[in-house]
Amino acid sequence: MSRFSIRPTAIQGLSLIQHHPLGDERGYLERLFCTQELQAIIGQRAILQINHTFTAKASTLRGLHFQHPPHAEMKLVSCLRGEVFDIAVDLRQGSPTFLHWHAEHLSAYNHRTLAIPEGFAHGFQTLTADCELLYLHTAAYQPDAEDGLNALDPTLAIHWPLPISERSARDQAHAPITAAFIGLDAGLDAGQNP
Ligand SMILES: Cc1cn([C@H]2C[C@H](O)[C@@H](COP(=O)(O)OP(=O)(O)O[C@H]3O[C@@H](C)C(=O)[C@@H](O)[C@H]3O)O2)c(=O)[nH]c1=O
Repeated sequence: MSRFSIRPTAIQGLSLIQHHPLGDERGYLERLFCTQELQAIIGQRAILQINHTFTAKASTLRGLHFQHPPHAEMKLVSCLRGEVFDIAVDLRQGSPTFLHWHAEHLSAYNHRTLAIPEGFAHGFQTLTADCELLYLHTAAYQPDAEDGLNALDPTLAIHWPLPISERSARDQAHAPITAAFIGLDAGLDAGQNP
């Protein structure tokens, strides 16, 4: 039996993974990642880093973050505790959905993972207190390649579900997108690490 269903979104290359935990009277076992069963999404990429974040307060916003090529990465984002409004913004040069965004509710109960390919920015707002996110990354963290968009940028016009409480100084400092921004040369077919 497949432990996953893969659901495409309206943005090409951006997918939602629905996990199918195996439950019994004790609780459940959930496969969080599987190279073989997620082949259609992962391709030849490898998971190179795993991060875990804890966010204490509801309404906190983190993002929107990405790494510039050649350090662009796929991120698989899951929520293991609490609930978040999770969002990916298409920054791929030449994409028909350039600067479009897609959001999903990820929670400890809905067993979903947003699979965000190279060339997207990612962020989230916590909808509950005490949220824990798990990130699988296909590239290592490269502080020099790291960048961000302002989550309140009027060009993106993201409908954040709650008034924003906490946000890092770095996230607040990102300048709005200008007409000069043509996007990231991350490849519409997604770069795949060997
Ligand atoms: C992402 C990252 C950060 N750090 C450091 C930098 C900093 O000192 C501290 C906290 O980093 P940040 O403030 O960037 O944490 P945060 O705002 O939670 O960053 C995260 O935001 C979400 C939206 C994402 O998509 C993630 O990939 C990541 O960028 O951790 C690492 O050492 N390794 C890493 O992989």
